Amino acid sequence: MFRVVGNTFSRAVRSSSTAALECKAFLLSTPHPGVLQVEINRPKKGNSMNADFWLECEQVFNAAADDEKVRSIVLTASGEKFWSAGIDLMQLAGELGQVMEKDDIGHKARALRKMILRLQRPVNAIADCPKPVIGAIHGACIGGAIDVLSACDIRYSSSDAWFTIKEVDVGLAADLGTLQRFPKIIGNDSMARELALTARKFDASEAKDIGFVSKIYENKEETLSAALEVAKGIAEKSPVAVQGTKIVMNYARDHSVADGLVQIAEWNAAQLQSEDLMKSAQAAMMKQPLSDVEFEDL
Ligand SMILES: CC/C=C\C=C\CC(=O)SCCNC(=O)CCNC(=O)[C@H](O)C(C)(C)COP(=O)(O)OP(=O)(O)OC[C@H]1O[C@@H](n2cnc3c(N)ncnc32)[C@H](O)[C@@H]1OP(=O)(O)O
Repeated sequence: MFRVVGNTFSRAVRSSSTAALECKAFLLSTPHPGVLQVEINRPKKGNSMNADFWLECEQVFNAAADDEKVRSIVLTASGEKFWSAGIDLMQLAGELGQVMEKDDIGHKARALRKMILRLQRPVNAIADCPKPVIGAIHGACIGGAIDVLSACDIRYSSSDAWFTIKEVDVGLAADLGTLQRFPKIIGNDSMARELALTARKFDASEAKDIGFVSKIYENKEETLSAALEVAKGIAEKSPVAVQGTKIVMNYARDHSVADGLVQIAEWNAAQLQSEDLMKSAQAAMMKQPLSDVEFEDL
């Protein structure tokens, strides 16, 4: 299903069901009904992000968006040492080398622009997926890992995790979302600039202090287990309410309060007509857990 053309980060094809996906860079599983576990699976290469990673990441999250059986997602990584060491530097060098072989500067610039926008798409697919994505973090999170984690809705971390916005050290300004999303997540411009301009390492405890992660657990296993438990709880709630909440919060982040209030009024003018509202309200009145309520897939 996935075809890498040459050694380049090639174009993704859209799929509508996660069950049909066969990945090289990820392991996919369903640990609880409605919960999709997506595990980055290149531990021998530091879970670095190669062509398969980018291609399949976009496909997996687009498929999850369309797959009505998926209600929440946990993004984790194989091995103990790395969550991800960022972009695969060998593959990046190969692709940049191909671009630089072009004679004309205008053509080089257009090819680079195309490549950057293509690599942004998988990260945007995580942020734009209406199903909530929980990053379960351990070990090293370098460069592209921060781009990807900044696109998640919730981040939980193991105490051994460490982070670096590494791009300035490899000679570039980060271009896959960190500089746009990370400052908004932590809400501290001075700290965001310090971390991006110096590439200094920060640990799990500092990541929690600045608000990049919301909880710290003792080890990888406990972090994943907590992330899966939260994902399970979310999967038991009304998909209309959950997905609407993510869509509305994404919109609010990018617009004024006034615009956001208009958008939620328009959104809920339609969505409040869902039978999910009556079912959820009735369960609350009857003191029934939402796990006992059957909501239509979305
Ligand atoms: C258009 C978009 C352009 C760019 C976007 C960039 C975003 C970024 O991600 S910038 C950051 C890139 N990443 C790095 O700079 C990290 C590079 N890696 C390291 O510095 C080290 O590996 C380490 C993370 C400090 C860990 O060192 P150590 O514990 O000694 O392990 P290693 O033996 O070095 O690594 C194990 C294994 O993984 C391979 N590997 C690690 N990182 C990468 C990588 N980024 N790309 C490709 N391969 C990587 C490493 O080569 C080892 O493989 P072997 O086969 O065993 O040699």
